[in-house]
Amino acid sequence: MKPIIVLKLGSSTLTAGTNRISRGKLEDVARQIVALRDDYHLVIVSSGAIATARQFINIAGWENEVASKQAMSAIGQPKLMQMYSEVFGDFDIRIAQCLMTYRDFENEESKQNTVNTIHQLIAHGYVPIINENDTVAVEELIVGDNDKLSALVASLIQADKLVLASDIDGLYDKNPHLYDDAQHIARVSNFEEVLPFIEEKKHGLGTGGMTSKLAAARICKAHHIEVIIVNGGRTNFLVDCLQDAIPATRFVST
Ligand SMILES: Nc1ncnc2c1ncn2[C@@H]1O[C@H](COP(=O)(O)OP(=O)(O)O)[C@@H](O)[C@H]1O
Ligand SMILES: N[C@@H](CCC(=O)OP(=O)(O)O)C(=O)O
Repeated sequence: MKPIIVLKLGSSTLTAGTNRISRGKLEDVARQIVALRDDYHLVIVSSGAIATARQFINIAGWENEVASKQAMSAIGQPKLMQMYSEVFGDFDIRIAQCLMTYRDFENEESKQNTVNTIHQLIAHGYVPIINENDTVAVEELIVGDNDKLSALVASLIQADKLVLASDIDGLYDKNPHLYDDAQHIARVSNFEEVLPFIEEKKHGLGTGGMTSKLAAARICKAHHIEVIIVNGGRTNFLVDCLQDAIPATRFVST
C-alpha cells in the first residue's frame, strides 16, 4: 500500500478568508491530489460544515450557541460534500464521507470498523473526507478545530504524515500577530521547548489555534507520524511543503 497523508483543512482555509467556501481553494486541493496520487493515498479531515450553512441559510435568529451550531452543521455538511463532489469530480477524484466522534477512538470495535472502512475506500481509489459528527458530539465545536480529530485519525490508520493547513506558515518563537520580531521555526523535535512560544490572540471558547495543533503533533509523535503545519492559503501548499519549497513547520517523529 502507498503511504497515507492525512490533510486537515479548517474553515479558514476552505473559505480563503471570505464568508463562503472557496471553490478555487477546493480546486487547488484537487489539483494537488491529482499530482500526488501516484505516490500517496490521501485522506482529508475537513471542517467547514457550519461555514457552508452560513452561506445558504439566513442566520438571523440562529443563536451563537452550541445547539444552533450543531443544527447548522447538519444543514451545511451535505452541501459541503456536494461542493467537494462537484469540484473533485471535475478532476476525476471520487470522494466518500465519514463522520466520527472522539468516542469512536475509545471503542475497539468502532476503531476496527473505521480502519476497515477507510482502508477499503482508499484501496478502491476513493478519498475519504472526515468531519466530526456534530449531531452527537460537540468537542470540536467547543474547544477544537478538528486538529485533534485529524491526529487520532492519522494514528488509527497508521498514516505516514499529517499535514495541518493553518492560516500561517507554521510555528514561530512568538505569535507574529502580536510581535513583529517573531522568528519562524522550520523543525521541532522537542515539544517542551516550543510550548512557551504559544500565545493565542483569542481567548475563551471556540478557538483551536496553535495550541490544538501542538496537541495534534504530540499525539502523532507517539505514533511516529510526521506532522507538518503549513499555510493553507498558499496555492499548491501541500505539494510544496512536501518538497520543502515553502516555509512550514515540521515536527520530526524520531
Ligand atoms: N508561536 C506562534 N506561532 C504561530 N502562530 C501562533 C503562535 N502562537 C499563537 N499563534 C496563533 O495560531 C494561529 C494559527 O492557528 P490556526 O489553528 O491555524 O488558526 P485558527 O484556529 O485561529 O483558525 C495563528 O494565526 C496565531 O494567531
Ligand atoms: N465540525 C464543524 C466545526 C469544526 C471547527 O470548529 O472547525 P474550524 O471551523 O476549522 O475551526 C464544521 O465542520 O463546521
